[in-house]
Amino acid sequence: MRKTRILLGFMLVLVMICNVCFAATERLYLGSKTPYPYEKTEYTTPPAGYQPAFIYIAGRHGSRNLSSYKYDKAWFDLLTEAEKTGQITKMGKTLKAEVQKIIEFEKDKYGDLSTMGKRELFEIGKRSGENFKSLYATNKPIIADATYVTRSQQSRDGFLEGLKSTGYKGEITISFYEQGRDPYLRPYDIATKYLAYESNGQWNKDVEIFAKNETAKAMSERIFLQLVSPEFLARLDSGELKFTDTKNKTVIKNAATAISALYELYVIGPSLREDGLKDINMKKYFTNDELEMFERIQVAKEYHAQGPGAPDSNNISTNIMAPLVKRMIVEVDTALAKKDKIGVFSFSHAETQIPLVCFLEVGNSHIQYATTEEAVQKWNTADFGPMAGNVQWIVYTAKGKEPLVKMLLLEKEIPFAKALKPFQGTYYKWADVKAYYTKKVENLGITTKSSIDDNMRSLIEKF
Ligand SMILES: O=P(O)(O)O[C@H]1[C@H](OP(=O)(O)O)[C@@H](OP(=O)(O)O)[C@H](O)[C@@H](O)[C@H]1OP(=O)(O)O
Repeated sequence: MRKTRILLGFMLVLVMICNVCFAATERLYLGSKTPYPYEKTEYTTPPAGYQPAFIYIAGRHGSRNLSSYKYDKAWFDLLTEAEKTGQITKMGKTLKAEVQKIIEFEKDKYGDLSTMGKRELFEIGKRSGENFKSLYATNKPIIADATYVTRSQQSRDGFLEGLKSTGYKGEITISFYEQGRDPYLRPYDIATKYLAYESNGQWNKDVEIFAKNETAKAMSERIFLQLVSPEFLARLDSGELKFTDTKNKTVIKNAATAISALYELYVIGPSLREDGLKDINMKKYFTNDELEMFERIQVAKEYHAQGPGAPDSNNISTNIMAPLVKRMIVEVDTALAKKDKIGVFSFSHAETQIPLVCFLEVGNSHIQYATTEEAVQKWNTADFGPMAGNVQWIVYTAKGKEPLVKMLLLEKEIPFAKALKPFQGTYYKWADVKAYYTKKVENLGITTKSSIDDNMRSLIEKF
């Protein structure tokens, strides 16, 4: 009897440990809304005699609130209509109350950093200060900029607060680019050919077909019929009903778009778990297979619109990063020559971070796949452009020797493009890195001597 009790006790402890482990590594299928997945990492030692001399960080803003009154509005209007006509279920009423709570919480917060997002950026700045102490101890000047969108400026400022908390006292030049005049951090607002591709490219039809696969359709209806009656579903699918955002753009027009919008309300939840909404979790409306499917539908759009896209897309989504990469090259070269500043830190959006990672050929980010189905199996926005995602170039110098550079993705050391051979470990000759990416940008007509106005004009006329 005693032996049985000990065995049962041991098995209970084992189950509890497994649950904790599973919970810690449970996949949440959050795609581009994945909160910053920082994992502590040990950096390799630079070659003898080398010290950090300059840092360029290009990053996305931190975890945020819903970007606008869009998905919550559409679902609240849908459930209000269903309730009015007696076509809402008990679970639909639960969801309606949850959506109402989200709307009340999000008032005046749409688009801004969440508490988690502010913490993410503060910690990235603090770790930069701690990891490169000898560089920041020089207290030489730095530049920090952002886009015209508040969350990117909030991220810039959070990063700087974290850096200053480690003792950095140098001169900081803060700025942001005006809307429509930002070829570096928001080239996708300016690039004419890209804008046409993004709105009307063939990929839109490919993704729509992918999103309407039989499995996704069945999943959408299963989830939807938890919340409203079959009569309501029939009304929606007949085209009688449409639910829009505040700009009257249709958000929900059938079961598939309804569940994609519900997925968007699910994925923003983890970014808000340090705010008042932590008790709302839309995961209960989905199975894991369904979450994986709707993550893949979101990733399919991002793969084509921000990532490498199809082989016949001619890299139109990532080529628009040429002006930013040109700026990165020029800023490093200038800092090496003038020794006038030790850092440039730029904060923007997923639409910048993802194509930048692809343009730099980080890992397999730039690989193009023949079909959308294959792409979403092998490429995921969460790997390259989570909330607060960042690419860092750390430049090292040594007396009488040529400068070296290493690259970090999400603060982890990663190789440069496969065509480049390292000098040692993850350290590359700056001359090799500069030559490789200069060739890429100049082949696109963006010379390292071009000005920001030249780049604006190039994006309008050629990209
Ligand atoms: O579908 P939402 O509103 O979330 O899309 C956002 C973009 O978020 P993302 O889908 O890229 O995660 C947002 O990018 P972010 O990096 O700033 O979060 C973008 O700025 C915002 O305009 C929305 O993009 P949309 O294409 O205009 O819907």
